[in-house]
Amino acid sequence: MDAPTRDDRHELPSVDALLADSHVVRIPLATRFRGLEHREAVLLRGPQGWAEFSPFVEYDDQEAATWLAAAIATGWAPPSTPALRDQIPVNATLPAVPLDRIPAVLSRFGECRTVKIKVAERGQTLADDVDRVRETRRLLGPAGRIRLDANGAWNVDEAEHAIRELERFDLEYVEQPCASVAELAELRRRIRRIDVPIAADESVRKASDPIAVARADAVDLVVIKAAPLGGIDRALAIVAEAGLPAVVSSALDTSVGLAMGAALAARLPELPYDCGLGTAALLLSDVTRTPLIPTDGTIPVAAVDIDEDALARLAAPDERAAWWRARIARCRELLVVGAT
Ligand SMILES: O=C(O)CCC(=O)c1ccccc1C(=O)O
Ligand SMILES: [Mg+2]
Repeated sequence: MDAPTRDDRHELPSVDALLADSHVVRIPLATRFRGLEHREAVLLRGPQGWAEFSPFVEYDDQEAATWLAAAIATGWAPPSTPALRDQIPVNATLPAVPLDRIPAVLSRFGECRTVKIKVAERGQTLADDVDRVRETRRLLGPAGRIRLDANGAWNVDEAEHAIRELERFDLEYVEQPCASVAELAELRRRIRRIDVPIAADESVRKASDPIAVARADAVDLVVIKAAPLGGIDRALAIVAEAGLPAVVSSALDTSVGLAMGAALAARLPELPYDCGLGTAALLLSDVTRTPLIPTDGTIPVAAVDIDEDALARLAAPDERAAWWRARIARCRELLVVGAT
């Protein structure tokens, strides 16, 4: 008999197993988001159910491989801890749209008490952000909660200036105002006297060390996403280690990816904020007849029933499907290397 060598390859489904029941879809968006008009995703059916693989197309294989680990964890292994809740309160997500489109975009989310507004969009000015936040506050009323997301686009001076301008609209928090941990820490020191919490998103999900931002005491809370963090168990471990309040958010997933986010949110010991998992409302179509569009400000924690007709109707063009399958094969190889 061979020496008992450990080969992590055996713990991962083969490429053939991953692709055996896989469907590449291309879903039109209701409104441009991150410069995108369509969202591409791969739905994979494993022994434990459906999983989603949808790293953004510009991500390199190393980054995308973590998303594949999350899909494998969902479709090929049972959840390792029980859910603590069966409904997740969610926010509406408002892209940097012109003022006259705000009511139509928000109406897609139903009755959400919390709105996350994208700010610092390339090609726009702080005046555009002020107008968008003011108009949202007017529509939402004083009891609504407004949080902002700058996706790291401001430097420290710009962030400080913008937050001082925008805080009069009563901000729940500002997500990733600056790109680096050092900038976030400096900003937080400068705005200590105004009561606007700072959240980390990219500094968690794109960092080689997702805890560094918490360790540096650079933020008040963390945004966590199941797919870029490698799945539910890894995301739960990161939150526990960070020791900060967490908001679970989507990556503009189909309802299958959102269900993974809801399953993560259901397992957090505390859920003090509404989660960014309402984004099915930004898709013009979905892979299920019961999309996780918020009703009364929540989404349910449950597996999603796939609509085979929708998979066929939304099927990506052949050359895109081939590109995604090749990407899965490359990422699968990186997981083997990365696991040793
Ligand atoms: O958090 C939300 O409200 C929705 C999700 C979201 O904003 C998002 C979706 C796709 C890619 C990046 C982001 C982001 O939070 O920066
Ligand atoms: Mg963000």
